[in-house]
Amino acid sequence: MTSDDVLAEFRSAGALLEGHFVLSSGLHSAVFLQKMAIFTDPVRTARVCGALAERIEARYGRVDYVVSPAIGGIVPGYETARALGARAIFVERDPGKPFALRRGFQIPKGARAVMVEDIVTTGLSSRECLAALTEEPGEVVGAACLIDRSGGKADLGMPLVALVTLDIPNYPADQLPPELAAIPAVKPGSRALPGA
Ligand SMILES: O=P(O)(O)OC[C@H]1O[C@H](OP(=O)(O)OP(=O)(O)O)[C@H](O)[C@@H]1O
Ligand SMILES: O=C(O)c1cc(=O)[nH]c(=O)[nH]1
Ligand SMILES: [Mg+2]
Repeated sequence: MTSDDVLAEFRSAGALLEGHFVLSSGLHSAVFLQKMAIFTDPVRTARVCGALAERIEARYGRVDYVVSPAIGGIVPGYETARALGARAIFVERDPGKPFALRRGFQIPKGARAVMVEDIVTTGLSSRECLAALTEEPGEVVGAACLIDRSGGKADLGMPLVALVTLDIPNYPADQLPPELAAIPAVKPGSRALPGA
């Protein structure tokens, strides 16, 4: 699957949104990839995650566990794990910590794990996910995502395999271009806004 094929999936699913969005990082953008428009279609999800699994296998070799950050990462993590023949677990928000493994999830000794994100913008959520895994007995060998919208600039502190790399502008709240400032902002994701 080429980048154009993957973007065609996002377009035909209605997952490429234009407007004024507040992202997980608090940055603002005129573009939002509403991945849930993909993930509500299991056949489409299997296509894109199957393509991601091929890239993961080519780069990291054997994978026993896929670990994803909730909520957006759960469905693609599960579907990518299916294509890899791996287990799927996830980290989720936990009082006092950005993310934690709960529900008895663990990466056992000797297991090779890959972190699978849906979208990478600043890499903050991915880094928080990886930070929650440092005490696990098994090894996190790399990271992967469907779309890296940082243009390859996000630094996760480990290799990142992206099915598509885009460079989409983001703006701090006090540096909005006038056309963006003119539109009311919406915040689609699950991370709480500061002070909320
Ligand atoms: O690289 P970053 O700057 O962290 O941005 C990307 C993150 O933002 C979204 O999650 P969000 O926190 O909005 O919640 P969701 O997973 O529930 O969609 C997305 O699923 C990534 O996890
Ligand atoms: O940075 C984000 O929060 C983000 C961007 C995007 O395009 N899609 C998404 O689900 N989250
Ligand atoms: Mg997320």
